[in-house]
Amino acid sequence: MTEPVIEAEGLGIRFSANRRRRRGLRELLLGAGRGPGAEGAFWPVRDVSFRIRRGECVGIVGKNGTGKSTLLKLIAGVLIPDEGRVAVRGRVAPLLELRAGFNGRLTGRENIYLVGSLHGMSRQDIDERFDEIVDFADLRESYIDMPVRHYSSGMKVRLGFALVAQLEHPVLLVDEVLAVGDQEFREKCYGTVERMLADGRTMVLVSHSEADLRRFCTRGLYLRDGGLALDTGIDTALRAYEQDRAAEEQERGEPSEPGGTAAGGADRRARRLGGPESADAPAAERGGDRGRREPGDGGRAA
Ligand SMILES: Nc1ncnc2c1ncn2[C@@H]1O[C@H](COP(=O)(O)OP(=O)(O)OP(=O)(O)O)[C@@H](O)[C@H]1O
Repeated sequence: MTEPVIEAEGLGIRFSANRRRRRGLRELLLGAGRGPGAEGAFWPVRDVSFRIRRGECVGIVGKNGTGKSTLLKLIAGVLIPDEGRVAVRGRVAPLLELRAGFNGRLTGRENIYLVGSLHGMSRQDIDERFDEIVDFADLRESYIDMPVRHYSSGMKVRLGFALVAQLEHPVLLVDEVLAVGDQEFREKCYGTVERMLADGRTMVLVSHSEADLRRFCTRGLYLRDGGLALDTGIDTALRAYEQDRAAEEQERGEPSEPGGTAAGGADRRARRLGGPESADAPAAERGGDRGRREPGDGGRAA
């Protein structure tokens, strides 16, 4: 068996719910309030283990606030785990917060060179791809030498995506960015992701769009209450999530919204899930036309 490209073992991170609370001198000197449970500490992700092989596309599913983005940031190395470990073999192209890397005082052109070099592109690489980046981002020529602070948020996201689309990194971490822009731009993004997957790259996708998850992923990690409830085919993961959501709504006496949510999107209300521990469908279920890849550890009830 080939070595996994991404491997997480007992992964966990602890956040403080009251991170803005200022501690008094006595607390600081005595260290009071530190340690587990201090200042409302909680574990959005804990004891999560999985392996992802080259060429797999894995979706992370779960209601709002279950740690999907946190898990992606742990894989990206943006967050450091408090427990366990995560290893990624190969360079990572993070499509997390596409606007975040830009400096508002620099022009679009300067930002392309700055952010491109931060992603490891050489000046020559960027020179060669500059026009393609600007074309992809659909930026009018007059804007490219204007400070990015004058760009709309859509323009910044388009420029961010256009830049990342040029990276040849083998691992893609995608958080919601496929939902940006108008229909035409989204189609370009889909085309780019499909091309990257066809190249044999590995992708982990967090999305509130069930359609996007089904379109790209063969495998789903279902996060529930900060832990990995299921590691299975994407359809089974989505169905398990849906069942839990429906069971919870029934418990609360609310009408169920069939197909209304995907991965937490329409689930903004903080609700406690209480559903089956495993899905009823075949473990390594494949979705319709997505016959490209085999789920890695597909079917394992975590
Ligand atoms: N830096 C932070 N410090 C403290 N708490 C945080 C931090 N980042 C996220 N959280 C909290 O951790 C939990 C998990 O957040 P995360 O963004 O990973 O969830 P999510 O599943 O991606 O949610 P959504 O579907 O709404 O995007 C949430 O309760 C969130 O409020």
